[in-house]
Amino acid sequence: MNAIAATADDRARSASHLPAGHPKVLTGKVGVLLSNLGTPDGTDYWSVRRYLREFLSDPRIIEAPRAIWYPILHGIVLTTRPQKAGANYATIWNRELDESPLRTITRGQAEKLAATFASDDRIVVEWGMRYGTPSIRGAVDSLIKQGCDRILMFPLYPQFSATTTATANDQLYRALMKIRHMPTARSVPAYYDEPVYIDALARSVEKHLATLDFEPEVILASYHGIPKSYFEKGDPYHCHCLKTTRLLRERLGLSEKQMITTFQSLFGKAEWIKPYTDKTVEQLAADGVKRIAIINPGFSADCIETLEEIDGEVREIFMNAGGEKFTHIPCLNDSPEGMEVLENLVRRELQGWI
Ligand SMILES: C=CC1=C(C)c2cc3[nH]c(cc4nc(cc5[nH]c(cc1n2)c(C)c5CCC(=O)O)C(CCC(=O)O)=C4C)c(C)c3C=C
Ligand SMILES: [Fe+2]
Ligand SMILES: [Fe+2]
Repeated sequence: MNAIAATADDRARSASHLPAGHPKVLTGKVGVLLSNLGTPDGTDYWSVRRYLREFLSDPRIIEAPRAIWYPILHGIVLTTRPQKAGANYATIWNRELDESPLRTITRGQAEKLAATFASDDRIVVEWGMRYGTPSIRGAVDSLIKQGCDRILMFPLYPQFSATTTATANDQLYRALMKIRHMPTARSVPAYYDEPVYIDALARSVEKHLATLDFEPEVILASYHGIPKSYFEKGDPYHCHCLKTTRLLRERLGLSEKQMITTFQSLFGKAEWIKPYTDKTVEQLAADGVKRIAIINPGFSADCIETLEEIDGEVREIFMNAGGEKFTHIPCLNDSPEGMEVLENLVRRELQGWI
């Protein structure tokens, strides 16, 4: 082979001792793909609209028949919501990197996980969002280009829901549908009751409470809601959330009154799983509770729903209703506790491959 004229493909073939003319083969690496929900590229109308359009067109998110939903989505939701949501995103935007916190934190998680596995050149870590950019498809393409013939998909949702975990896995397989030499895929299961996760949450609560000049009377474990009809049709999310709270409460030695489960981030007019976080904090204040803390165990990264909705809107509701002290406990993010959870689950799921 003429070394000067050698192409990248030639080099890949010769590296794996393949004869000339043989197509390039994958080189036996394993890809780990961290995936979260996704977020707009900017706070302007068109960036938010593009993101919401992709998100709210997913039938895993809105199950209503398309003939009914699309006129509402295009006629009402996408003409009004982007302005309001964009203004909310602007209050939490990472101005240094000009991106939303969810993207900054997910990148941080991927970089720290890659650093953990840096000494093993068989493992490649990528990250991709279910909606918007960087995409799952882009991450899959990159893993394949780097020689991965196995992919471990990690949907970053502790509690399973068809609206999050399942659609992330759908998107992985959609990306793989186009690949002739399709890598083998595995997916990290929901980890709502894993001791490493419960312990990380508990330590994050203890660490945060130690920084305060008050002791909360009640800690709310507030999870993103889902429509009640999805729960009734068999989505296990509600049960997973209740179990996470129970295990966390037991680990912290709290009573059922001291730690309660609530659901936030309602969308649309249908009934969602209850109790609602905003109504609960209002009621707590009306009942004379003065000091509360909120933790969001269902979010692996802080985002608009935790930073703007909980630490902004819900805080205001509680204080306006007579509350005196409010604190939001940060998500595990890329903290040492959070990374311990991700590393532990990835190592377990890589067994047999590495
Ligand atoms: C029917 C609508 C929605 C369902 C069902 C839903 C489920 C769901 N979502 C998360 C996690 C996140 N959601 C986020 C934002 C967000 N969620 C919805 C709607 C539904 N979510 C909307 C319209 C939005 C966008 C913001 C807004 O317009 O209000 C995010 C944050 C993204 C960010 O950019 O920061 C996360 C994370 C879970 C876990 C879940 C069900 C279990
Ligand atoms: Fe959501
Ligand atoms: Fe349940």
